[in-house]
Amino acid sequence: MHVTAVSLRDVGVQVGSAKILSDISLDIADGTTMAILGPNGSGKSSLIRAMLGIYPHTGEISLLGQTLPGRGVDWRRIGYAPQRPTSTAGVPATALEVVSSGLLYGRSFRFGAGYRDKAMAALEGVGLAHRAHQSVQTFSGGQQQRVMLARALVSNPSLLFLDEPFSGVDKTSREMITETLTAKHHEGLTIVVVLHELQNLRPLIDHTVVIEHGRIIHRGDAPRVAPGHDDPQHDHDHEHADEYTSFRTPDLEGGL
Ligand SMILES: Nc1ncnc2c1ncn2[C@@H]1O[C@H](COP(=O)(O)OP(=O)(O)OP(=O)(O)O)[C@@H](O)[C@H]1O
Repeated sequence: MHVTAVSLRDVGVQVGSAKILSDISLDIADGTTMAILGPNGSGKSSLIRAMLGIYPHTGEISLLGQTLPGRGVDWRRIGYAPQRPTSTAGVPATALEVVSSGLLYGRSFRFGAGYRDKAMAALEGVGLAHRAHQSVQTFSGGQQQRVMLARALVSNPSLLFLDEPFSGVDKTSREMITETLTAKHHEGLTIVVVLHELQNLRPLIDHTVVIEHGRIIHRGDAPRVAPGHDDPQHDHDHEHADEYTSFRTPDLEGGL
């Protein structure tokens, strides 16, 4: 059965006097991967956050057939790894504790049966089971991103939101993240991912939207990448301040 995992109709988000998203309508079919692209500050993270119901919005948002806000959404079926997980470096928690926290939901602070095995399996999936009992404060940026991906996947969700999963991530972690997402994609996971370059995820991407000034300016299939950026030897390990300079709207020519 063809199901729409995410549906937005005429969505707008205003924070204070700032209109940060306008007229957003899109559908994401179950089991597909959608990439959200756009220049720095265009509204990519805001769009993900709006889809998660973090901002009050106008228009209609539904996740897995349930309208937001509402009690109907089963948040255990939805995973989210936010941008720049290195902020977790200040949290004195082990990788196992961080990943286990992905099994807490609602107002309950109780772990269900088998939580430890689930968290270990999620860490195994990103190649970090051997560091389960170490503090995430000692992890590299890429390893922290992998921990946050494991946290997002630990409840075995059917819908996953990722915000810049390759930002500041080393080659080994990039490959591990790609491998994990590829396996999950083949298992039927719906993925919504903010990217500034398609990078390793290009083969998984079914659809793209490009955001500028809080609006969708292009939509279509995976666009061409910038010259050289599809070379496997290309170093994508940009510093955050510079990484968006590689995104240019002309990269999208011909592909959308
Ligand atoms: N809570 C907020 N209050 C006011 N303005 C906000 C808020 N959140 C986002 N914005 C503004 O909305 C715009 C879009 O921000 P957003 O973080 O979504 O962009 P982005 O495309 O994800 O950027 P980046 O690529 O730098 O992560 C920016 O101008 C930002 O300053």
